[in-house]
Amino acid sequence: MTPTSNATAASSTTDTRTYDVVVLGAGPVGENVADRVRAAGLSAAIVESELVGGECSYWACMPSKALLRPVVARADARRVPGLRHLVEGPLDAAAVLAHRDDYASHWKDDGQAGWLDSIGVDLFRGVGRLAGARRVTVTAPDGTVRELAARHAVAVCTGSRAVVPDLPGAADAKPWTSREATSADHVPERLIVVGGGVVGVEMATAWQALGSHVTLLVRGAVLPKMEPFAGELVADALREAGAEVRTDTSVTAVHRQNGTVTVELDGGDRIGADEILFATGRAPRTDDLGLDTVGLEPGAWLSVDESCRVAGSDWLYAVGDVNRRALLTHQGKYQARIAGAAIAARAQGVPLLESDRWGAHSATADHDAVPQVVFTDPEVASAGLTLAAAEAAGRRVRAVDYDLANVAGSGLYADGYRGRARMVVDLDREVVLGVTFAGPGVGELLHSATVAVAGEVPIDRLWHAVPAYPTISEVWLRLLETYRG
Ligand SMILES: Cc1cc2nc3c(=O)[nH]c(=O)nc-3n(C[C@H](O)[C@H](O)[C@H](O)COP(=O)(O)OP(=O)(O)OC[C@H]3O[C@@H](n4cnc5c(N)ncnc54)[C@H](O)[C@@H]3O)c2cc1C
Ligand SMILES: NC(=O)c1ccc[n+]([C@@H]2O[C@H](COP(=O)([O-])OP(=O)(O)OC[C@H]3O[C@@H](n4cnc5c(N)ncnc54)[C@H](O)[C@@H]3O)[C@@H](O)[C@H]2O)c1
Repeated sequence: MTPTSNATAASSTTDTRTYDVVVLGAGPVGENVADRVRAAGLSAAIVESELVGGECSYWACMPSKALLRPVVARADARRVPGLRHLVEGPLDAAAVLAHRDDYASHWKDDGQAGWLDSIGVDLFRGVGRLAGARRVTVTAPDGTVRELAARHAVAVCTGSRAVVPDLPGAADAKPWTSREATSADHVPERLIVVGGGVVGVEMATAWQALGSHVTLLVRGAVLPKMEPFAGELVADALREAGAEVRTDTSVTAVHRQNGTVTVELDGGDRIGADEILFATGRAPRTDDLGLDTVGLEPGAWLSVDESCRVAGSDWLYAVGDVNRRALLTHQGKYQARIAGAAIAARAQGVPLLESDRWGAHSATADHDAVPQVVFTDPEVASAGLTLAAAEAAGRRVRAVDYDLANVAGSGLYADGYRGRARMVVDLDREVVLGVTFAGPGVGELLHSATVAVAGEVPIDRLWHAVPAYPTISEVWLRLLETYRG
């Protein structure tokens, strides 16, 4: 795109280099903010303290899905007549780990750094910190410090890190977090996983299939933010795969001695293992970011408006995990597209932003239409609100459930198919507020639900969206028939 009159090349005055936009953190979200503002003709610098590509590329989405894909493919093959006998043996763990290493680019970022270069974004390696309004310092690995200035915006895209709970002995037990769980080079004989959120169930699924004996310890229910049947189906499948799943169980202490880690549970039991993974949530990477220099609290999540601009500021944006709106790569990249457009519009002096619901400068989907796939066996795929979330928001709703085993396409997909679907309908507007599918192969079905929810497609019109026979997506017809009675 041709640079606009606002576009200014980086100036190399004394020590400070000035750009239109400075981005802190080159994870998937920072990369996309930089891409969007460059495409709008603004100059951009990006600061990265570890690897360009962020958590997602090296210790989260990519390596975890590379570990899980063979697990799910084997499970699917085992449910198909004529094929089952060919996949009865164990997974080749070494081959799966090698495949994972390829997908994590062997923890090297040349490819992604090259891409930044190709779109004209200057990369500064080092720790970025705010140093007052529109100013950033970068401390390079060799200790040298340089200053960057931003004419229009600084976007904080520094992401999140795993939290290890403050339990007696936990820190000294050398626990795994999501980083080790996605990058380990060996299969522990016994693995304890603490936490029944998405990281907990995905990593329990992967390591159990790779040969560990997994014990999953969950203080409440499995996948508590999703429809209850999703966690029940995933927990049942983990148990069938040989894992031990204990719900309503809390860890009270952890010890490591002679290579064995032991947890004490609230009921008095003790369990031993070779490794322990804490999959117990995330904290924002804002503790050492100079937030105090701009009147914000170090270590806090950054609250933003619908354009991802930090409350009370006209130049500071926080995009992706760090604003806590939806800790998902695709949602952070969506925010980056919205924030990038808003930064560019404001830089160009556009008098009025499209900040209405679903407007070009409003990340509305963060509230109403977030899609997520949990890549377990069975998969869980959800978009929009659960029944509980819709009721908590005061909506007048009806949940419609359907047994996925009764859909012709499901039976063809897998012998003995087990799964369930729920559609949450807004009774006042007759639109779909949320959909959850749990079952083999449902991940690729999800975008149909996302389109229905984000598009607020009336139920009467969905009736005319005919699903192909015989696919699993015929569940849409069954849900609509059940709703209409
Ligand atoms: C195990 C696991 C699996 C996941 N799987 C999925 C999935 O399948 N699908 C999905 O959508 N989401 C998934 N997620 C969530 C996803 O990883 C995050 O939502 C996503 O990485 C957030 O992107 P981000 O750019 O905001 O932050 P990050 O990816 O964390 O990137 C932030 C970057 O900022 C850098 N940085 C931090 N502080 C500074 C500083 N002071 N100066 C310079 N640089 C700094 C970091 O080094 C990092 O590179 C998963 C998460 C985990 C833990
Ligand atoms: N496929 C995907 O989309 C995918 C995969 C992995 C992670 N993610 C995202 O990454 C983020 C982080 O995932 P996560 O699973 O770490 O966090 P989470 O918040 O989803 O789950 C953490 C779980 O740990 C529990 N917990 C917290 N403290 C505990 C303690 N002391 N003892 C026992 N349990 C405790 C919580 O109750 C919660 O259920 C999530 O927002 C998730 O959406 C997405």
